[in-house]
Amino acid sequence: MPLACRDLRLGFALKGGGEHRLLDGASFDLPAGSALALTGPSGSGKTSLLHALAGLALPAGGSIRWGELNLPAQGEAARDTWRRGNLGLVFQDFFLIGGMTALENVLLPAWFDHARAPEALRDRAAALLARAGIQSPATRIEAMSRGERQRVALARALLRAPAVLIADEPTASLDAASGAAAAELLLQVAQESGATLLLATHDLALAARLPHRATLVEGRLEQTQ
Ligand SMILES: Nc1ncnc2c1ncn2[C@@H]1O[C@H](COP(=O)(O)OP(=O)(O)OP(=O)(O)O)[C@@H](O)[C@H]1O
Repeated sequence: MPLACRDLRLGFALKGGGEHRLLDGASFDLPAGSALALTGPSGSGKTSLLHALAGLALPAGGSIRWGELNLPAQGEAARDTWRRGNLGLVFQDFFLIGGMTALENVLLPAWFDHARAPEALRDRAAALLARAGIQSPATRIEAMSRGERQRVALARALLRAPAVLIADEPTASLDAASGAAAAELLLQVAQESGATLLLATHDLALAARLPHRATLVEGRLEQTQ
């Protein structure tokens, strides 16, 4: 799905009055099926921008068009529906559910729509976990390492082959080998399914692997490629 942002502004009202401006009018496009790495110093607003692109937060101004839909112009329910139908999200905190197995966590999004996940989705969940190197899908989440949990979270985001993938520092707080495995899975599956991928990262080697790159710096989004 193609992305077109026009004059996008992001900011927060400060308690004492005034505004903390993170993005002061950025316009950029990403063709369907392409991938953009977002870099920038800590606190520059990468997470805030990804939240706006996911429809989880509203920008201070400007438009975010996913295909025909201008996401910020939609009400909360419409944004939720769009997200459920089109988006896979991977956060730094994995938001996995304790007490459930790896497989159950991957199938969780499907349970919003089906009382019992269809067989095809169960097969895809198992295949994604195997591909992610998770040998025992029946293991409970709390018995898994951070690297394993991140790969479970990735498998969950990829379950329904979403048209859009948004990942916020998917390799942060993982060791080099786990980070590389998680990144590999994400990039491969995004490419196979033709998903449009936006990824925020401090890892410049990972950013360099994506065809498009942009940096958030002092309220500007500088597209470097
Ligand atoms: N709801 C909010 N209200 C006020 N300020 C906020 C809010 N959310 C984020 N901020 C501030 O906006 C700035 C940008 O935060 P954000 O998490 O988007 O940056 P980031 O580039 O993703 O940082 P990091 O690389 O450390 O994850 C920070 O200074 C943060 O404190």
